[in-house]
Amino acid sequence: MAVVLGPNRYGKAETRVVRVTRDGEVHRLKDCNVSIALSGDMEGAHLRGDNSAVLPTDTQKNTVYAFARKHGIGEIEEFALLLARHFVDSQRAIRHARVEIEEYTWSRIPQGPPHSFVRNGGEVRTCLVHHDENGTSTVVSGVRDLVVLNTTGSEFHGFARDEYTTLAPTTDRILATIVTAAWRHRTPDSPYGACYPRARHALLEAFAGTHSLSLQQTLYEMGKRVITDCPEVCEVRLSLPNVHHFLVDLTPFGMDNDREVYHVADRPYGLIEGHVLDDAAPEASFAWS
Ligand SMILES: O=c1[nH]c(=O)c2[nH]c(=O)[nH]c2[nH]1
Repeated sequence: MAVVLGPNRYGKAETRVVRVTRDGEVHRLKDCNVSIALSGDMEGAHLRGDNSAVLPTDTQKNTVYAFARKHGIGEIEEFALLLARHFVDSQRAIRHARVEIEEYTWSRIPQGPPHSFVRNGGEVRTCLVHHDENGTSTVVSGVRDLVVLNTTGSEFHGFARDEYTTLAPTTDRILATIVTAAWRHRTPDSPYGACYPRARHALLEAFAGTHSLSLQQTLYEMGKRVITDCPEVCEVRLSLPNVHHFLVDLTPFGMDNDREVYHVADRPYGLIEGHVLDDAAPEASFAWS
């Protein structure tokens, strides 16, 4: 029996790149997940440990960021073609490039400033009802997986420091979160159908309209807006992951990066949680349990 190397490929999977284009006050956003797989003359690498034909996956990731900066990201098909052609044309050993891109599409938050976005699709409406033998019902409604982002209007500085603090203060960062919100109705005869879009709108409007000094401050404003706009609601609980967007250092490639190309980290993330309530709200009893 002879053992031979069969089909193989390698590459950087799931490079999350966010490209912001700033036209004055009006910002545009492209949010992509790019997976690259290259194949070609890779026998040396597999059979002898000879890496001379192996363009590192790290380089592939850098190329995604550098091309995003240099060319922008138009249609994802065009960006994928640009990358695929680049690898095949520039590396003699690469015979075939497979570039897969998922685009997460965003819409502007209605009536929000031109730097506030809500991600399309995916959000889930939720509810939780308790009813006991005494005839008491409590209803909690909510939403989860509501993804929102501000390309500016967010700062974070003046925070406590100790010997382990390395975070740089910022006066202009991307603020992105995946909203999980639940709101408790005062009575079980709430206008649930009308309340949901009103509460959702209140969350979005407060997120977009708050010049944020922290996600904690934004959380409070979001909860407060739901209570103010929905009189049938007496308490809101929010769980907001801080989806960190880090500026990519493009100086090794001779490029600046003035808040244009970001790496999106999925973990670890800050998790900001809090309750906002009408101080005259009826006792919650087991509503949330
Ligand atoms: O809005 C924020 N709140 C924090 O508590 C925090 N902590 C951190 O590292 N970044 C941020 N951002």
